[in-house]
Amino acid sequence: MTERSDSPVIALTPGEPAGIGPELVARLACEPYERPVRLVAVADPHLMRERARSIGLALEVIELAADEPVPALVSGQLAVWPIALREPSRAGVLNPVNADYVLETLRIAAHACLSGQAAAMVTAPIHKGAIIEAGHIGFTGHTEFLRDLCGVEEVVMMLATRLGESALRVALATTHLPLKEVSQALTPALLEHVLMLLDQDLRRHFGIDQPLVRVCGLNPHAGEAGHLGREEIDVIIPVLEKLRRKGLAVEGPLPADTLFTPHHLEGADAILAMYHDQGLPVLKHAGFGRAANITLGLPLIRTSVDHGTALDLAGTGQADPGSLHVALDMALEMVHASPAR
Ligand SMILES: NC(=O)C1=CN([C@@H]2O[C@H](COP(=O)(O)OP(=O)(O)OC[C@H]3O[C@@H](n4cnc5c(N)ncnc54)[C@H](O)[C@@H]3O)[C@@H](O)[C@H]2O)C=CC1
Ligand SMILES: NCC(=O)COP(=O)(O)O
Repeated sequence: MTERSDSPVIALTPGEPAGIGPELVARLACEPYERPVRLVAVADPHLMRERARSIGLALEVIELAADEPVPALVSGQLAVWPIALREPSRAGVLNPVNADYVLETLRIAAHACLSGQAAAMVTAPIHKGAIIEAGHIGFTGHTEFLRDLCGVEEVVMMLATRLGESALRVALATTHLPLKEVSQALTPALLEHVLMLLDQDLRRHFGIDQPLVRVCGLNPHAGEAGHLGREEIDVIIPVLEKLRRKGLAVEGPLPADTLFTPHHLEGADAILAMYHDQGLPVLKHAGFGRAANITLGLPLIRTSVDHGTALDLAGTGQADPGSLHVALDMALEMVHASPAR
């Protein structure tokens, strides 16, 4: 890890304590990383030491006071803003009692970004089910949690990976909701908002001057002229026409089954999928373990891994840290591309 006292501070949240997040964060701190950065994990220091030890890492955890500057450290050291687990955690065994700990780490990291103490936050996976079982009914993920914490109306989930020489970016019009609710959720207002945010943040955080976004239809063959569904005619086409009049480069709706072929991807800065499992299987097929999840529309920079808590691998040392590296790379690129606040 290359750290300099003037390098950006990145707040890391290890996520679900029973999952692979804590050990991946420990590995990140111990593996060589060339870009200048100062990492600080928002976590239980005992958990971080114990998970590092369990996978054979000699990690030195340095506990910081809340107002103490994040120091420049070397490989094998990790600065931590300490938060206590509610109960000790065993790798692979969920305990909903620790859900409030998980949410507290997210709040602290987000507030550090909002106050300028950190330049960005990078999140390891949380377990949505455990958080809901703890009583946070309706909890659907970091994306919506950070939307509410930051008081913004809408955010956009986008995952990105490398595809040969170019980037494959897949954004979602809807995120974590049952499939049968997707059609109703896809209102003209939502779609317009999502496309405006996507356009805005591709410019703001990725330095793309005139982003070209290709938009999937919802139905097979993009509705087959209304014979296989009307959402294209009633919602998607009118919104795209309106946005083109405003100067946005948006194309579609295109049949989703062929939109992800090389010919159709060429030249597109992002693809907008209508729902989670229309876009993400393609992205993960192309780059699982080498992709990052980015929340657009927030007043802070947040990236995350492309995978979940992998309870089956927790504590084994076999989880692939690749996506966490990509999420960190992506956060730093966004910090450098973004206008100073
Ligand atoms: N950013 C986040 O907070 C995310 C959280 N989740 C949550 O994770 C929980 C479990 O979700 P699942 O659908 O089971 O997905 P999962 O990604 O945890 O596991 C799916 C499969 O991929 C493997 N896998 C996952 N990460 C891996 C890694 N780094 N290296 C090697 N293999 C890996 C697992 O062993 C498993 O076989 C759910 O509660 C879900 O909501 C899922 C995706 C993202
Ligand atoms: N499939 C992506 C995912 O579940 C991540 O959600 P979030 O916790 O980043 O909102």
